[in-house]
Amino acid sequence: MSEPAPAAVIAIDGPSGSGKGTLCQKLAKQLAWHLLDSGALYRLTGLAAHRRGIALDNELAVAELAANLDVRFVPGEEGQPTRVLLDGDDVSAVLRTEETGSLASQVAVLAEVRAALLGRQRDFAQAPGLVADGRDMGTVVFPNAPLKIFLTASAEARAERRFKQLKDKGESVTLAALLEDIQARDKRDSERELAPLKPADDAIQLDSTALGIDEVFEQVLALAKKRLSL
Ligand SMILES: Nc1ncnc2c1ncn2[C@@H]1O[C@H](COP(=O)(O)OP(=O)(O)OP(=O)(O)O)[C@@H](O)[C@H]1O
Ligand SMILES: Nc1ccn([C@H]2C[C@H](O)[C@@H](COP(=O)(O)O)O2)c(=O)n1
Repeated sequence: MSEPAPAAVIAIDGPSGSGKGTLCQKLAKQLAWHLLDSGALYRLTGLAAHRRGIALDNELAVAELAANLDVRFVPGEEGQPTRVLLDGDDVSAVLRTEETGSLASQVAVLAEVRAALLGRQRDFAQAPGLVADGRDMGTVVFPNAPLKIFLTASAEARAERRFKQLKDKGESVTLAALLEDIQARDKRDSERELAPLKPADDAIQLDSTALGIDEVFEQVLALAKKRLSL
């Protein structure tokens, strides 16, 4: 019997706040494809290590955690987002904080952790297709993806987006602190030795600084239709 054709993958990479998550959700919904939020796996790993008091540079212990994460994604009630349970605890809100993003970015430098999460990410590539959101989707996890987008925006625009997002949630934050966090995370993510944040050679780069969410979505959807003959 012949092997089933591999599922098509649209790989979307870029720095924090560039709009990857928003774009990927819209694309996956529009195409009725699967969605991989790879950052959530790194966030869960960082959070699990922090909660268990495991040092973030204890590579073997953190990798062991990553390989055995007890995670459940529970579909939300009508109109509500999916809930994420870690060791049975609802971590949906804490998972999205800047603090957890920073924990994720610290464990993401560890080779054994990246190796532990690789297969889990690739398993998401199922028919009819996958929209994959991350930092190394096009370079490492899905190097054969037929469409790769590297989405960027200036650090200032990304900090302002995050500021608005957190203010809307009632969190007290300052724009200056967010800009500092974003710049620190950009530096760690792009300067690390393994799977650094960088565009794949065959990625299309899209700067969303002056584009609205809908404009970004329409441009990428048009590229997907053309490139994947959808
Ligand atoms: N083009 C855009 N114009 C204005 N706001 C945007 C745009 N794209 C995304 N946003 C808003 O910016 C915020 C961050 O977007 P999003 O979470 O999609 O970024 P991200 O790249 O996935 O970040 P992270 O990697 O940290 O998860 C959200 O509030 C989103 O609504
Ligand atoms: N493919 C990925 C996805 C995420 N990371 C790391 C680096 C990020 O700073 C952190 C959180 O990601 P986010 O949820 O903000 O997209 O996780 C990575 O190294 N590789």
